[in-house]
Amino acid sequence: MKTIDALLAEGVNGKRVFVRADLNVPLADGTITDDGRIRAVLPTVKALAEAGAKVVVASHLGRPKGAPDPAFSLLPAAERLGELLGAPVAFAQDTVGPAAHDAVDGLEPGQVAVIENLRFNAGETSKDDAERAEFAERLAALADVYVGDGFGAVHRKHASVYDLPAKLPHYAGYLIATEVGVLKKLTDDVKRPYAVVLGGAKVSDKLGVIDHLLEKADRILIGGGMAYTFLKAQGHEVGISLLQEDQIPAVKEYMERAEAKGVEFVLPVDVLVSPDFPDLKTKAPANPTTVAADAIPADQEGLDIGPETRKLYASKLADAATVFWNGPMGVFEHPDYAEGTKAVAQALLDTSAFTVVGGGDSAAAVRTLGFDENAFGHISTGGGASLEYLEGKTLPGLAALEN
Ligand SMILES: Nc1ncnc2c1ncn2[C@@H]1O[C@H](COP(=O)(O)OP(=O)(O)O)[C@@H](O)[C@H]1O
Ligand SMILES: O=C(OP(=O)(O)O)[C@H](O)COP(=O)(O)O
Repeated sequence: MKTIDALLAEGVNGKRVFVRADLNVPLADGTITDDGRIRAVLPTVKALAEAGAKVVVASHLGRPKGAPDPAFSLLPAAERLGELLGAPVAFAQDTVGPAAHDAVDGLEPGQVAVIENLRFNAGETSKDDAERAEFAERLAALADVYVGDGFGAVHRKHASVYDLPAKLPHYAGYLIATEVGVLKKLTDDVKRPYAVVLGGAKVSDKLGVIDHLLEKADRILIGGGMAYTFLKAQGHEVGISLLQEDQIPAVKEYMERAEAKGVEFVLPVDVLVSPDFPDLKTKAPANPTTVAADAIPADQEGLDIGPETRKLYASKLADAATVFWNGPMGVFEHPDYAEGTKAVAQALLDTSAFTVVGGGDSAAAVRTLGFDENAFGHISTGGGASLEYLEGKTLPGLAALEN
């Protein structure tokens, strides 16, 4: 994989360089609540700008449905990028249309433009190779060189991640190089006991990784929205909690295999429930109830792990030598459901283990809940991406940079 250092050595002065970043930052009411993913791509953007490139930054944000949707505009991220760079950043209100071309044509060497959310175009995420290729062709018209630095999205076979690099000279940015360097340590020679904590809300995306973890990890702790599919598979009712019904047979099989292999599966013993999802805007008190994990009322939803589970999980992490954690333990964005995530973060800090926290929201949680990000071994900008990397899967966005 050629890195940006090779590109800088070749010279980029006056060249249009397309940087595929992951600026998929958490927003509340249009305001960025954690800018970690923007800061993570700064070294690449700065180095290119300082070398005189015309830098075109592109990213997705959220999951719009292949058409423009103001709720998912990248404008707030572009503005924050400008603040962090200390220089104005042009923003194009479309992705491959006249506004994008005007913005790029207007760049002087050393200047930066951000184009609108890539997922406003159906071609970006299409499963149809020709449709993706066509969109990639239109993106290619905006640049002379491609730099892949959106680590959080390298597991997606999307036009800007997979198809575009094949059309331009391509290089890996600093973030991708760093992420791969650290995660490699967890695939080569992992120190044991190796504990993995999984939570979050992208349950269908992430359940599959357990298949692989059963071969690797000594202990798997399940929390967040993922826990309820496990509890249901154990025969408990989960009320209106997040549930991946079609995965129940697979989850049962995981639990059986874990037992046979001596891998410890740790599930919540108590949870915080409420009939209502909390108001993340007003943060009005949610008044949750603590119930045993096998006694979730039919009309209620599990929104965090409970106090006994917090203690249990801390004890299961205390003697670990390696911990990988992806996915918050609850709806940490609301203070009434943040204690589970806080307890796991604290448990990681209390061990002498090598700790890796992965995922946009997990990383944001650690920072917004007041933990020092430098106290963890590594904070990865990718959740799904780091999990799939650890699985040993070929990641489309990395393969494209290697070819
Ligand atoms: N029990 C739960 N029910 C619903 N959502 C949850 C629950 N626990 C955690 N979440 C949500 O999961 C989201 C993060 O999930 P995910 O995107 O999978 O993590 P990451 O970005 O770290 O990979 C957070 O917004 C959080 O509110
Ligand atoms: O937030 C992301 O992934 P993550 O939640 O697994 O860290 C990435 O930006 C990828 O987004 P996607 O899962 O909508 O493709």
